[in-house]
Amino acid sequence: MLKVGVPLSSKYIGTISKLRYFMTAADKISIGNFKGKPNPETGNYTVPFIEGDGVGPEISKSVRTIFKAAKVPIDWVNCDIGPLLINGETTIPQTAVDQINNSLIALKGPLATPVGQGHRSINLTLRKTFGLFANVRPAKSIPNLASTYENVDLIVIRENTEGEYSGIEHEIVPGVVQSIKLITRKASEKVIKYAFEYTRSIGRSNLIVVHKATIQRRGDGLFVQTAQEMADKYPDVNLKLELIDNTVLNCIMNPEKYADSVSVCPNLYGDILSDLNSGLSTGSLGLTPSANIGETVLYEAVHGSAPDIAGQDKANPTALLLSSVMMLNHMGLQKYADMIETAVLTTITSGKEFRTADLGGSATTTSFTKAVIENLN
Ligand SMILES: NC(=O)C1=CN([C@@H]2O[C@H](COP(=O)(O)OP(=O)(O)OC[C@H]3O[C@@H](n4cnc5c(N)ncnc54)[C@H](O)[C@@H]3O)[C@@H](O)[C@H]2O)C=CC1
Ligand SMILES: O=C(O)CCC(=O)C(=O)O
Ligand SMILES: [Mg+2]
Repeated sequence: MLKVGVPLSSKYIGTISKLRYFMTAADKISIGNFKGKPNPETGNYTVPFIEGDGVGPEISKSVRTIFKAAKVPIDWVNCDIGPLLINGETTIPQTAVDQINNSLIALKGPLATPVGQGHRSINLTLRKTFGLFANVRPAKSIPNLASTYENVDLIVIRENTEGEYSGIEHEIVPGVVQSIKLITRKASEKVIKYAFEYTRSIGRSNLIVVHKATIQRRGDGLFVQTAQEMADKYPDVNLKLELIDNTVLNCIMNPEKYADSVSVCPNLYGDILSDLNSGLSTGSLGLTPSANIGETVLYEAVHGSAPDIAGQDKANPTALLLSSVMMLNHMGLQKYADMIETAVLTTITSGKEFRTADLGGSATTTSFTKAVIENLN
Protein backbone atom coordinates (compact mmCIF):
# COMPACT_ATOMS: atom_id res chain seq x y z
CA MET A 1 0.00 0.00 0.00
CA LEU A 2 1.29 3.48 -0.89
CA LYS A 3 2.58 5.45 2.09
CA VAL A 4 2.35 9.17 1.63
CA GLY A 5 3.94 10.01 4.97
CA VAL A 6 7.58 10.25 5.91
CA PRO A 7 8.82 7.76 8.54
CA LEU A 8 8.14 9.09 12.00
CA SER A 9 11.08 9.75 14.28
CA SER A 10 10.82 8.36 17.82
CA LYS A 11 10.68 11.96 19.07
CA TYR A 12 7.70 12.55 16.85
CA ILE A 13 5.97 9.37 17.95
CA GLY A 14 6.55 10.42 21.55
CA THR A 15 4.86 13.72 20.86
CA ILE A 16 1.95 12.01 19.19
CA SER A 17 1.39 9.71 22.12
CA LYS A 18 1.56 12.75 24.39
CA LEU A 19 -1.13 14.34 22.26
CA ARG A 20 -3.18 11.22 22.65
CA TYR A 21 -2.47 11.13 26.35
CA PHE A 22 -4.02 14.45 27.13
CA MET A 23 -6.90 13.84 24.82
CA THR A 24 -7.78 10.72 26.75
CA ALA A 25 -7.36 12.17 30.22
CA ALA A 26 -11.04 13.08 30.21
CA ASP A 27 -11.83 9.40 30.12
CA LYS A 28 -10.04 8.56 33.32
CA ILE A 29 -11.99 10.85 35.55
CA SER A 30 -15.51 11.94 36.30
CA ILE A 31 -17.04 10.17 33.36
CA GLY A 32 -15.39 6.90 34.37
CA ASN A 33 -15.11 3.92 32.12
CA PHE A 34 -17.36 3.66 29.12
CA LYS A 35 -20.24 1.39 30.07
CA GLY A 36 -21.69 0.86 26.60
CA LYS A 37 -21.73 -2.71 25.33
CA PRO A 38 -21.24 -3.99 21.80
CA ASN A 39 -24.05 -5.81 20.05
CA PRO A 40 -23.50 -9.47 21.07
CA GLU A 41 -24.42 -10.66 17.58
CA THR A 42 -22.06 -8.43 15.58
CA GLY A 43 -19.46 -7.45 18.18
CA ASN A 44 -19.94 -3.85 17.01
CA TYR A 45 -20.89 -0.81 19.05
CA THR A 46 -23.84 1.28 17.91
CA VAL A 47 -22.97 4.98 17.89
CA PRO A 48 -25.37 7.80 16.96
CA PHE A 49 -23.92 10.17 14.37
CA ILE A 50 -25.36 13.67 13.99
CA GLU A 51 -23.91 14.76 10.66
CA GLY A 52 -24.83 18.42 11.04
CA ASP A 53 -25.13 21.34 8.65
CA GLY A 54 -22.90 23.14 6.15
CA VAL A 55 -19.62 21.20 5.90
CA GLY A 56 -21.07 18.64 8.34
CA PRO A 57 -22.04 16.00 5.74
CA GLU A 58 -18.65 16.31 3.97
CA ILE A 59 -16.51 15.89 7.09
CA SER A 60 -18.88 13.18 8.40
CA LYS A 61 -18.42 11.26 5.17
CA SER A 62 -14.66 11.47 5.67
CA VAL A 63 -14.97 10.01 9.20
CA ARG A 64 -17.26 7.22 8.02
CA THR A 65 -14.94 6.34 5.12
CA ILE A 66 -11.82 6.27 7.31
CA PHE A 67 -13.56 4.24 10.04
CA LYS A 68 -14.69 1.73 7.44
CA ALA A 69 -11.18 1.41 6.00
CA ALA A 70 -9.74 1.01 9.52
CA LYS A 71 -12.41 -1.65 10.25
CA VAL A 72 -13.47 0.10 13.46
CA PRO A 73 -16.11 -2.04 15.18
CA ILE A 74 -18.80 0.63 15.11
CA ASP A 75 -22.20 0.66 13.45
CA TRP A 76 -23.23 4.26 12.98
CA VAL A 77 -26.87 5.15 13.41
CA ASN A 78 -28.09 8.37 11.80
CA CYS A 79 -29.33 10.67 14.51
CA ASP A 80 -31.85 13.29 13.43
CA ILE A 81 -32.06 16.16 15.88
CA GLY A 82 -34.37 18.56 14.14
CA PRO A 83 -34.80 21.51 14.55
CA LEU A 84 -38.02 20.47 16.27
CA LEU A 85 -40.10 23.20 17.88
CA ILE A 86 -42.61 22.19 20.57
CA ASN A 87 -44.65 25.09 21.96
CA GLY A 88 -42.06 27.41 20.47
CA GLU A 89 -39.19 25.67 22.32
CA THR A 90 -36.28 24.04 20.49
CA THR A 91 -36.52 20.38 21.46
CA ILE A 92 -34.47 17.25 20.76
CA PRO A 93 -36.70 14.57 19.18
CA GLN A 94 -37.40 11.65 21.55
CA THR A 95 -35.92 9.11 19.10
CA ALA A 96 -32.60 10.97 19.19
CA VAL A 97 -32.73 11.28 22.99
CA ASP A 98 -33.26 7.51 23.26
CA GLN A 99 -30.48 6.72 20.76
CA ILE A 100 -27.94 8.88 22.59
CA ASN A 101 -28.99 7.70 26.07
CA ASN A 102 -28.83 4.05 25.00
CA SER A 103 -25.39 4.35 23.41
CA LEU A 104 -23.96 6.63 26.16
CA ILE A 105 -21.92 8.26 23.42
CA ALA A 106 -22.39 10.17 20.15
CA LEU A 107 -20.42 11.93 17.44
CA LYS A 108 -21.70 15.22 16.11
CA GLY A 109 -20.99 17.47 13.16
CA PRO A 110 -21.56 21.24 13.40
CA LEU A 111 -25.07 22.64 13.67
CA ALA A 112 -25.92 26.10 12.36
CA THR A 113 -27.93 28.56 14.44
CA PRO A 114 -29.91 31.39 12.83
CA VAL A 115 -28.91 34.90 13.89
CA GLY A 116 -31.38 36.67 16.18
CA GLN A 117 -34.47 34.73 15.11
CA GLY A 118 -35.85 31.25 14.38
CA HIS A 119 -35.00 28.26 16.53
CA ARG A 120 -32.68 28.40 19.49
CA SER A 121 -29.24 26.79 19.15
CA ILE A 122 -29.58 23.02 18.91
CA ASN A 123 -26.02 22.75 20.21
CA LEU A 124 -27.02 24.34 23.44
CA THR A 125 -30.25 22.39 23.56
CA LEU A 126 -28.27 19.15 23.26
CA ARG A 127 -25.91 20.21 26.05
CA LYS A 128 -28.81 21.09 28.35
CA THR A 129 -30.92 18.06 27.45
CA PHE A 130 -28.12 15.61 28.26
CA GLY A 131 -26.60 17.57 31.16
CA LEU A 132 -23.25 17.90 29.34
CA PHE A 133 -21.79 20.06 32.07
CA ALA A 134 -18.19 20.45 30.84
CA ASN A 135 -16.77 21.02 27.39
CA VAL A 136 -13.11 19.99 27.14
CA ARG A 137 -11.33 21.79 24.30
CA PRO A 138 -7.65 20.95 23.83
CA ALA A 139 -5.71 23.00 21.27
CA LYS A 140 -2.23 21.73 20.57
CA SER A 141 0.48 22.46 18.02
CA ILE A 142 1.15 19.65 15.59
CA PRO A 143 4.82 18.73 15.40
CA ASN A 144 6.36 19.52 12.00
CA LEU A 145 3.42 21.70 11.01
CA ALA A 146 4.62 25.29 10.82
CA SER A 147 2.35 27.85 12.48
CA THR A 148 2.75 31.28 14.06
CA TYR A 149 3.66 29.69 17.39
CA GLU A 150 5.33 26.43 18.35
CA ASN A 151 4.65 24.22 21.35
CA VAL A 152 1.18 25.53 22.06
CA ASP A 153 -0.68 23.19 24.36
CA LEU A 154 -3.78 24.90 25.68
CA ILE A 155 -6.72 23.23 27.37
CA VAL A 156 -9.91 25.10 28.09
CA ILE A 157 -12.71 23.53 30.08
CA ARG A 158 -15.85 25.46 29.45
CA GLU A 159 -18.96 25.48 31.63
CA ASN A 160 -21.48 24.14 29.16
CA THR A 161 -25.04 24.51 30.42
CA GLU A 162 -25.64 28.04 31.68
CA GLY A 163 -23.92 31.45 31.91
CA GLU A 164 -24.56 33.64 28.87
CA TYR A 165 -26.07 30.60 27.10
CA SER A 166 -29.00 30.20 29.50
CA GLY A 167 -31.30 31.55 26.82
CA ILE A 168 -33.22 33.69 29.32
CA GLU A 169 -33.99 36.91 27.46
CA HIS A 170 -36.94 39.25 27.43
CA GLU A 171 -37.94 42.67 26.21
CA ILE A 172 -38.84 44.76 29.23
CA VAL A 173 -40.26 47.61 27.14
CA PRO A 174 -39.71 48.21 23.42
CA GLY A 175 -36.05 49.01 22.88
CA VAL A 176 -34.93 47.53 26.21
CA VAL A 177 -33.89 43.88 26.29
CA GLN A 178 -32.61 41.95 29.24
CA SER A 179 -30.38 38.95 28.60
CA ILE A 180 -29.60 36.98 31.72
CA LYS A 181 -26.29 35.34 32.46
CA LEU A 182 -27.21 32.63 34.92
CA ILE A 183 -24.52 31.25 37.22
CA THR A 184 -25.43 28.61 39.81
CA ARG A 185 -23.27 27.10 42.51
CA LYS A 186 -24.39 23.63 41.44
CA ALA A 187 -23.26 23.92 37.80
CA SER A 188 -20.10 25.81 38.83
CA GLU A 189 -19.18 23.07 41.31
CA LYS A 190 -19.67 20.37 38.72
CA VAL A 191 -17.43 21.89 36.08
CA ILE A 192 -14.79 23.14 38.52
CA LYS A 193 -14.55 19.75 40.28
CA TYR A 194 -14.14 18.16 36.89
CA ALA A 195 -11.46 20.72 35.96
CA PHE A 196 -9.48 20.13 39.18
CA GLU A 197 -9.57 16.38 38.63
CA TYR A 198 -8.69 16.73 34.97
CA THR A 199 -5.71 18.96 35.81
CA ARG A 200 -4.51 16.47 38.40
CA SER A 201 -4.99 13.46 36.14
CA ILE A 202 -2.85 14.89 33.35
CA GLY A 203 -0.18 16.05 35.80
CA ARG A 204 -0.40 19.79 35.20
CA SER A 205 0.40 22.15 38.06
CA ASN A 206 -2.14 24.95 37.67
CA LEU A 207 -5.86 25.36 37.30
CA ILE A 208 -6.63 28.88 36.11
CA VAL A 209 -10.13 30.27 36.62
CA VAL A 210 -10.69 32.75 33.81
CA HIS A 211 -13.29 35.31 34.85
CA LYS A 212 -14.39 38.95 34.99
CA ALA A 213 -15.52 39.07 38.61
CA THR A 214 -14.35 42.67 38.82
CA ILE A 215 -17.36 43.60 36.70
CA GLN A 216 -19.68 40.57 36.82
CA ARG A 217 -19.19 40.66 40.55
CA ARG A 218 -21.99 38.35 41.68
CA GLY A 219 -22.11 35.92 38.73
CA ASP A 220 -18.42 35.42 37.95
CA GLY A 221 -17.84 36.15 41.65
CA LEU A 222 -19.78 32.98 42.54
CA PHE A 223 -17.83 30.97 39.96
CA VAL A 224 -14.50 32.17 41.42
CA GLN A 225 -15.64 31.68 45.01
CA THR A 226 -16.77 28.13 44.25
CA ALA A 227 -13.31 27.31 42.91
CA GLN A 228 -11.63 28.88 45.95
CA GLU A 229 -13.82 26.84 48.30
CA MET A 230 -12.90 23.60 46.51
CA ALA A 231 -9.16 24.28 46.30
CA ASP A 232 -8.37 22.68 49.71
CA LYS A 233 -9.34 19.30 48.33
CA TYR A 234 -6.68 19.60 45.62
CA PRO A 235 -3.46 20.62 47.40
CA ASP A 236 -1.42 19.30 44.46
CA VAL A 237 -3.04 21.80 42.06
CA ASN A 238 -2.32 25.55 42.27
CA LEU A 239 -5.50 27.52 41.83
CA LYS A 240 -4.91 30.75 39.94
CA LEU A 241 -7.28 33.51 38.90
CA GLU A 242 -6.99 35.51 35.70
CA LEU A 243 -9.17 38.21 34.19
CA ILE A 244 -10.42 37.22 30.74
CA ASP A 245 -9.04 40.31 28.97
CA ASN A 246 -5.61 39.62 30.44
CA THR A 247 -5.87 35.95 29.41
CA VAL A 248 -6.47 36.99 25.81
CA LEU A 249 -3.39 39.23 25.86
CA ASN A 250 -1.23 36.53 27.49
CA CYS A 251 -2.40 33.91 25.01
CA ILE A 252 -1.46 36.07 22.06
CA MET A 253 1.85 37.27 23.50
CA ASN A 254 3.03 33.94 24.84
CA PRO A 255 0.68 30.95 24.52
CA GLU A 256 3.46 28.54 25.55
CA LYS A 257 3.17 29.84 29.09
CA TYR A 258 -0.05 27.86 29.60
CA ALA A 259 1.55 24.48 28.87
CA ASP A 260 1.51 23.52 32.56
CA SER A 261 -2.03 24.77 33.14
CA VAL A 262 -5.66 24.01 32.44
CA SER A 263 -8.18 26.86 32.25
CA VAL A 264 -11.79 26.69 33.40
CA CYS A 265 -14.33 29.40 32.73
CA PRO A 266 -17.97 30.39 32.34
CA ASN A 267 -19.62 29.47 29.07
CA LEU A 268 -19.06 32.44 26.72
CA TYR A 269 -15.43 33.02 27.71
CA GLY A 270 -14.72 29.34 26.98
CA ASP A 271 -16.45 29.58 23.62
CA ILE A 272 -14.35 32.56 22.57
CA LEU A 273 -11.06 31.31 24.05
CA SER A 274 -11.37 27.96 22.32
CA ASP A 275 -11.56 29.53 18.84
CA LEU A 276 -8.63 31.78 19.76
CA ASN A 277 -6.64 28.77 20.96
CA SER A 278 -7.35 26.91 17.72
CA GLY A 279 -5.84 29.77 15.75
CA LEU A 280 -2.83 30.03 18.07
CA SER A 281 -2.04 26.32 18.02
CA THR A 282 -2.43 25.44 14.36
CA GLY A 283 -3.62 28.52 12.48
CA SER A 284 -6.95 26.90 11.66
CA LEU A 285 -10.27 26.04 13.23
CA GLY A 286 -10.26 22.83 11.23
CA LEU A 287 -8.16 20.80 13.68
CA THR A 288 -9.48 21.32 17.19
CA PRO A 289 -11.57 18.54 18.74
CA SER A 290 -13.76 18.61 21.82
CA ALA A 291 -15.71 16.46 24.24
CA ASN A 292 -18.98 17.45 25.90
CA ILE A 293 -18.93 15.61 29.22
CA GLY A 294 -21.92 14.22 31.10
CA GLU A 295 -23.51 10.83 31.82
CA THR A 296 -23.34 10.47 28.09
CA VAL A 297 -20.44 12.01 26.15
CA LEU A 298 -20.88 13.88 22.91
CA TYR A 299 -17.81 14.46 20.75
CA GLU A 300 -17.68 17.29 18.24
CA ALA A 301 -15.32 19.69 16.52
CA VAL A 302 -14.92 23.16 18.02
CA HIS A 303 -15.75 24.77 14.69
CA GLY A 304 -19.15 25.56 13.19
CA SER A 305 -20.85 24.72 9.91
CA ALA A 306 -18.41 26.88 7.84
CA PRO A 307 -21.07 28.08 5.37
CA ASP A 308 -18.41 29.95 3.35
CA ILE A 309 -16.85 26.67 2.17
CA ALA A 310 -19.79 24.27 2.47
CA GLY A 311 -20.41 21.94 -0.48
CA GLN A 312 -17.01 22.74 -2.08
CA ASP A 313 -14.96 19.72 -0.91
CA LYS A 314 -12.65 22.15 0.92
CA ALA A 315 -13.33 21.45 4.59
CA ASN A 316 -10.66 19.97 6.80
CA PRO A 317 -12.17 16.91 8.50
CA THR A 318 -9.36 16.70 11.09
CA ALA A 319 -11.24 18.33 13.97
CA LEU A 320 -14.09 15.84 13.67
CA LEU A 321 -11.60 12.99 13.13
CA LEU A 322 -9.64 13.92 16.28
CA SER A 323 -12.96 14.20 18.15
CA SER A 324 -13.73 10.66 16.97
CA VAL A 325 -10.25 9.61 18.16
CA MET A 326 -11.08 10.99 21.63
CA MET A 327 -14.31 9.01 21.43
CA LEU A 328 -12.52 5.77 20.50
CA ASN A 329 -10.13 6.21 23.42
CA HIS A 330 -13.06 6.68 25.76
CA MET A 331 -14.67 3.52 24.37
CA GLY A 332 -11.51 1.52 25.05
CA LEU A 333 -10.80 1.12 21.33
CA GLN A 334 -7.25 2.54 21.65
CA LYS A 335 -5.85 0.43 18.85
CA TYR A 336 -8.14 2.12 16.34
CA ALA A 337 -7.72 5.53 17.97
CA ASP A 338 -3.94 5.32 17.63
CA MET A 339 -4.13 4.06 14.07
CA ILE A 340 -6.40 6.88 12.93
CA GLU A 341 -4.67 9.64 14.89
CA THR A 342 -1.24 8.63 13.59
CA ALA A 343 -2.53 8.43 10.02
CA VAL A 344 -4.17 11.87 10.26
CA LEU A 345 -1.08 13.56 11.72
CA THR A 346 1.22 11.79 9.28
CA THR A 347 -0.91 13.01 6.38
CA ILE A 348 -1.00 16.60 7.61
CA THR A 349 2.78 16.68 7.96
CA SER A 350 3.49 14.97 4.63
CA GLY A 351 3.52 18.12 2.54
CA LYS A 352 1.30 20.90 1.24
CA GLU A 353 -0.32 18.72 -1.35
CA PHE A 354 -1.77 16.58 1.44
CA ARG A 355 -3.14 19.51 3.45
CA THR A 356 -6.48 21.24 2.98
CA ALA A 357 -6.71 24.95 2.09
CA ASP A 358 -7.15 26.16 5.69
CA LEU A 359 -3.56 24.95 6.24
CA GLY A 360 -2.33 26.49 3.02
CA GLY A 361 -2.49 23.23 1.10
CA SER A 362 -4.12 22.04 -2.09
CA ALA A 363 -5.86 18.88 -0.89
CA THR A 364 -9.61 18.51 -0.99
CA THR A 365 -11.64 16.85 1.74
CA THR A 366 -11.82 13.80 -0.52
CA SER A 367 -8.10 13.62 -1.40
CA PHE A 368 -7.12 14.22 2.24
CA THR A 369 -9.41 11.37 3.30
CA LYS A 370 -7.85 9.10 0.71
CA ALA A 371 -4.34 9.97 1.92
CA VAL A 372 -5.30 9.25 5.54
CA ILE A 373 -6.57 5.83 4.47
CA GLU A 374 -3.30 5.15 2.66
CA ASN A 375 -1.46 5.99 5.88
CA LEU A 376 -3.50 3.62 8.06
CA ASN A 377 -1.44 0.81 9.53
N1 LIG B 1 -20.69 23.34 17.86
C1 LIG B 1 -21.28 23.76 16.75
O1 LIG B 1 -22.01 23.04 16.11
C2 LIG B 1 -21.01 25.15 16.31
C3 LIG B 1 -21.88 25.75 15.44
N2 LIG B 1 -21.63 27.00 15.00
C4 LIG B 1 -22.55 27.56 13.98
O2 LIG B 1 -21.89 27.51 12.72
C5 LIG B 1 -22.36 28.55 11.89
C6 LIG B 1 -21.22 29.27 11.20
O3 LIG B 1 -20.48 29.98 12.16
P1 LIG B 1 -19.14 30.77 11.83
O4 LIG B 1 -19.09 31.92 12.74
O5 LIG B 1 -19.03 30.98 10.37
O6 LIG B 1 -17.96 29.83 12.37
P2 LIG B 1 -17.30 28.55 11.70
O7 LIG B 1 -16.54 27.86 12.77
O8 LIG B 1 -18.30 27.74 10.99
O9 LIG B 1 -16.27 29.14 10.62
C7 LIG B 1 -15.29 30.12 10.94
C8 LIG B 1 -14.18 30.10 9.89
O10 LIG B 1 -13.43 28.88 10.04
C9 LIG B 1 -13.43 28.14 8.84
N3 LIG B 1 -13.59 26.71 9.17
C10 LIG B 1 -14.40 26.19 10.10
N4 LIG B 1 -14.33 24.86 10.08
C11 LIG B 1 -13.46 24.53 9.12
C12 LIG B 1 -12.97 23.29 8.62
N5 LIG B 1 -13.37 22.11 9.12
N6 LIG B 1 -12.09 23.32 7.59
C13 LIG B 1 -11.66 24.49 7.09
N7 LIG B 1 -12.08 25.70 7.52
C14 LIG B 1 -12.98 25.71 8.53
C15 LIG B 1 -14.64 28.65 8.04
O11 LIG B 1 -14.47 28.42 6.66
C16 LIG B 1 -14.70 30.11 8.46
O12 LIG B 1 -13.84 30.85 7.67
C17 LIG B 1 -23.23 29.44 12.77
O13 LIG B 1 -24.57 29.18 12.45
C18 LIG B 1 -22.91 29.02 14.18
O14 LIG B 1 -23.99 29.18 15.01
C19 LIG B 1 -20.52 27.72 15.36
C20 LIG B 1 -19.62 27.14 16.22
C21 LIG B 1 -19.81 25.84 16.79
O1 LIG C 1 -24.64 26.91 19.11
C1 LIG C 1 -24.07 27.68 18.34
O2 LIG C 1 -24.64 28.18 17.37
C2 LIG C 1 -22.63 28.06 18.54
C3 LIG C 1 -21.94 27.17 19.51
C4 LIG C 1 -20.51 27.46 19.56
O3 LIG C 1 -20.00 28.47 19.10
C5 LIG C 1 -19.63 26.47 20.17
O4 LIG C 1 -20.08 25.45 20.64
O5 LIG C 1 -18.41 26.70 20.16
MG1 LIG D 1 -17.83 28.55 19.36
